[in-house]
Amino acid sequence: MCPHANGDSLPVEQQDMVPVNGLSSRPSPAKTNGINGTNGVNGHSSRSRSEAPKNPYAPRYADFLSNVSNFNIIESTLREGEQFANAFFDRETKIKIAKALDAFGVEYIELTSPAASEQSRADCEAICKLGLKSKILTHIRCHMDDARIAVETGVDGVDVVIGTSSFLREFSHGKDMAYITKTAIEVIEYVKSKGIEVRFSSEDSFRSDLVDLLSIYQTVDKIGVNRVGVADTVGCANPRQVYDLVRTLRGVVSCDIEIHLHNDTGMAIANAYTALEAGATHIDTSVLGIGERVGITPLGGLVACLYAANPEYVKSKYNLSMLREIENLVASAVEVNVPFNNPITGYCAFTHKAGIHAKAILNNPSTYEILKPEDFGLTRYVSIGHRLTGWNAVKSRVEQLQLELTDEQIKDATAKIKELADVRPQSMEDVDTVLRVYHTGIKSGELVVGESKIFDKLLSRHRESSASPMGRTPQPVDAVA
Ligand SMILES: CC(=O)SCCNC(=O)CCNC(=O)[C@H](O)C(C)(C)COP(=O)(O)OP(=O)(O)OC[C@H]1O[C@@H](n2cnc3c(N)ncnc32)[C@H](O)[C@@H]1OP(=O)(O)O
Ligand SMILES: O=C(O)CCC(=O)C(=O)O
Ligand SMILES: [Zn+2]
Repeated sequence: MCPHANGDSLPVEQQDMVPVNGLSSRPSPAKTNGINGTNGVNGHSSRSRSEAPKNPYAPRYADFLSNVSNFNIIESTLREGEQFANAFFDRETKIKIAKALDAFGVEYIELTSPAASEQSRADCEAICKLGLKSKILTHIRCHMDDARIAVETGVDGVDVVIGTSSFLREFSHGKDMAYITKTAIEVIEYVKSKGIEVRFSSEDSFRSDLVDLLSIYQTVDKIGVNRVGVADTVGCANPRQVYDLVRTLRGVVSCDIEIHLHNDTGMAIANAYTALEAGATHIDTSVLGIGERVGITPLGGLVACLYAANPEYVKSKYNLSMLREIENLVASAVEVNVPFNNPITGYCAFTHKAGIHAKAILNNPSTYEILKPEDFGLTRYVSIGHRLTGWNAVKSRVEQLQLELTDEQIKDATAKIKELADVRPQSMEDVDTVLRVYHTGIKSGELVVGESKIFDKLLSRHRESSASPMGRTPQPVDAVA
């Protein structure tokens, strides 16, 4: 497995961070110093939070079509995600993922077609028997052979798909719109006759003819399909195109509208949000976005985006503190790292570094955070031991260490930390040493503000006296700063 796939280990250069909200679900460098969870600064935050202005990202009342606060997730890690180049899920792994997604609270879990292989069929049956709260769907071609196999598995619904773009009509299945429509009607009526949900989707919708699309959607809507699906199969759509198509479709069908968005141009989350604004009701996701090529709308990123719009709604629907566990589970199963900049769970997602940010964050986390880490069972960090630090961040550490220093003295100590950090990043332990030595020097009267040379002397005396009898690892002379 990749070294950071479980998100627990931190690169050395991050080892100068201090948690500032007292939560400690992520092992932090500060923990190894025995001070993790000390909290001299979060008193500001809870008070200021309640005084924060109204959420400017909340959906506008005028958006009567918007489902930003009324949507369902169709979680397709076990279908689209299995199409990720690295994916191989054995039954045990599929069950673990399905159970985790169910506990998280996704409304639907979509599984690979049972027509794909005997194991896929048997796994589908096994997952249907788990008795999960999430509805179980499987995903098939628009073909009676696939439909017959699918309805026997015990699924709650079948997602039917067929390409409607000229590319796919010519180079994939070779069928014209008349044939597609006729087969779609046959398959939908058959699945419906089994008393389970059925969805019809046009693959490659954004490169399909609009009249063809609306016409087939209207036809399937009339015969009682539960949902129609719009798919940006190649990830070519931009938010305006998504809005326009979904908005138009909303005026044409009365059934639910699902959207499936590939991320080839990095638009998948924005497009999903826009689709909801235009009236889509169901969004396809996969954990970490895994799927064909670079995959689809990631579950975590979508949750981050929708939480920003309506935190209370998203919190009430999903068990958000499970997100990290689910991502780690899937990352490990497909042998990838959780990206460092992943929304919510990336290892620096809640780490604040620059002095200007640190000061404001310590006063009120809303200044530079749109997501509250504690709502995801995570911890906020302020990174201190670097050249971009400021005295306010250092002061928070001084308070945590319960050292008595004036602001002037803290500014003086900060100058020293910056000087040292100009040579190399300082770990939390390094910062603490500087602060403790500075404090001792001031209290003993050996040190006064601005006496940089004396401070250097105190620091090296401290280092010599705290070295073990065996001595520290010898440094080559030319490496000593
Ligand atoms: C955009 C998407 O992600 S759609 C979902 C993709 N999912 C999958 O492909 C599931 C995994 N797939 C498989 O296991 C296999 O491809 C199977 C079992 C579905 C089909 O396997 P095979 O019969 O060997 O066909 P193969 O994969 O080579 O080609 C696909 C066949 O389905 C046809 N087809 C493709 N899309 C569709 C569709 N949406 N509806 C109906 N038929 C389709 C093609 O014309 C081709 O038919 P052919 O056998 O007459 O040439
Ligand atoms: O069934 C769908 O809506 C989408 C199928 C798919 O994976 C795609 O078109 O990329
Ligand atoms: Zn897809």
